Amino acid sequence: MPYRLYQEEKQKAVNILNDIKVKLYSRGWFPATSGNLSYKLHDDPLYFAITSSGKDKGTVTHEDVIFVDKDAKPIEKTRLKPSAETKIHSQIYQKTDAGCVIHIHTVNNNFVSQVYFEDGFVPLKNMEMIKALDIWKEDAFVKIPIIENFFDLEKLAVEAGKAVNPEVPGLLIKNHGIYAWGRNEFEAKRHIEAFEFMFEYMKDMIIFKGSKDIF
Ligand SMILES: CSC[C@@H](O)[C@@H](O)C(=O)COP(=O)(O)O
Ligand SMILES: [Zn+2]
Repeated sequence: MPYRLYQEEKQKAVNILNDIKVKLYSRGWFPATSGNLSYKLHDDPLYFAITSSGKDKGTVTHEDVIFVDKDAKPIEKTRLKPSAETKIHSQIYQKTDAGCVIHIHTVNNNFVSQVYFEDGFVPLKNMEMIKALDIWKEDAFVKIPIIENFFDLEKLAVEAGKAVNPEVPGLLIKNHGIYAWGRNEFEAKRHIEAFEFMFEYMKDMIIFKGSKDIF
């Protein structure tokens, strides 16, 4: 029997997504309608709220959020389209304990995804900010996987699902952007802010030293 979404929980998800969207837009993290974000409502079967496709993330309207199932199908009648990358969100929910997923395109995440693509991951070490990823280990060494940016979004979602590491709350797509997640909206926002801080620092140091081998 299909799970029924109550108006109250739907509104909560809409409020959460709009709140993060506006905060991150003000940092310049959703340029030119890029990026998308989602919030999980139910696990089995999987239902989540996700931003609709192609919308300006700097404005809040009643058309911003759609409710979908694990196959990216809207679970209610709507003339709107869910994000073109909805299946990537679905893969992340299925492979991790994520409750909220955020995807952004920035110059910094594009830069590191290109510079480290051949290595297959961006190496994070010797940075205090790693603790903001909930990784509290002496000499922590975190590898954020990087995948190719396949034009075919079905393939991109499958490859994203294969590359996701439940121990590391982020996945980079080369010359495209990052997906970051957390068990709730607070964690997801903290994780993406931590990644972007470290990417900016790494980019500046790589340019300053003229080599990526400093990390
Ligand atoms: C406008 S460029 C970005 C898109 O191609 C895509 O990568 C993206 O992040 C937004 O897609 P959307 O379908 O609006 O969720
Ligand atoms: Zn994107």
